[in-house]
Amino acid sequence: MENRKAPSQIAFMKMHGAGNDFVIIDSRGRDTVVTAKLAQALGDRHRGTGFDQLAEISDSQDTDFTLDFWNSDGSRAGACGNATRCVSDYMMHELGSDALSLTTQRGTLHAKRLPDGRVSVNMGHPQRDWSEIPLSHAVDTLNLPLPGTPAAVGMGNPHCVFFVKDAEAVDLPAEGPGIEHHPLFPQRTNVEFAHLIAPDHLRMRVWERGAGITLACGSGTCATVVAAHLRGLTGRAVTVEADGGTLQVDWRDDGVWLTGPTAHVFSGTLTPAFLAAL
Ligand SMILES: N[C@@H](CCC[C@H](N)C(=O)O)C(=O)O
Repeated sequence: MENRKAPSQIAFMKMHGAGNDFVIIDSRGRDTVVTAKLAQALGDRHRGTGFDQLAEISDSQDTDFTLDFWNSDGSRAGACGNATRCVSDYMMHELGSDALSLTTQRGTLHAKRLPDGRVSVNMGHPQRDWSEIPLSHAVDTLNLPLPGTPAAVGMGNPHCVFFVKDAEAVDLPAEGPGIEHHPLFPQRTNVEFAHLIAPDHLRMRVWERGAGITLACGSGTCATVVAAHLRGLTGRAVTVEADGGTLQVDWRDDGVWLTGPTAHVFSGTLTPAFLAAL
């Protein structure tokens, strides 16, 4: 796949959900085109389009479409809540429907549009066992043996959640990389810092695996609410203030629902010159 020759032009869309920004390539009806090299080149905010994640839509036999994710460093991600919401919004418009299902590395996910225009996705059940997150060895996942005693939660991707006095005071570039690459996380981890505003309201900031500081992170927001509820800090339905906007999480019996805004910013075409230089 990495050696496959890319087509000479590729159309894309730029979308964001609460400032978490994405480039989306629709490969339905043809071979997939995204490689780690393309993701890295396109993810460059000076020489490419820039994005937090690149998402590729492809055909699915069982659901409305398949969705795969890459971070801006070229690594793959098993889940991306905000990109799932953005692409679902686009696809629901195309299908003329207010609900759909999609296939991701995690399995089948369900999304729907609310009457106020926001889009919700069921991100599935949280992974709480150390081997599923994954961690390098068996530990209490709700109280990790690390300074600050964070919690680890999997949402199809790994998250390490710190509850702090003031999330806004956290120096993300100083704190994030060391946790992202800590040996306890064999596949690296996303890192969230949150403080309690009220039992149904959190402030959260994030350092994403493979992308660094982002303005929001859907799966990270879900992981943070799961950890907050299990720690007895919040209920199961929580509003979360990210740097780029407000997201809602509702941990129900059928999974963790993530709700928030989506925006289509522009569409474009990658030039033959850009693609030839890969
Ligand atoms: N922004 C995302 C999460 C993206 C993937 C993450 N960086 C990873 O590598 O797991 C979201 O909205 O969930």
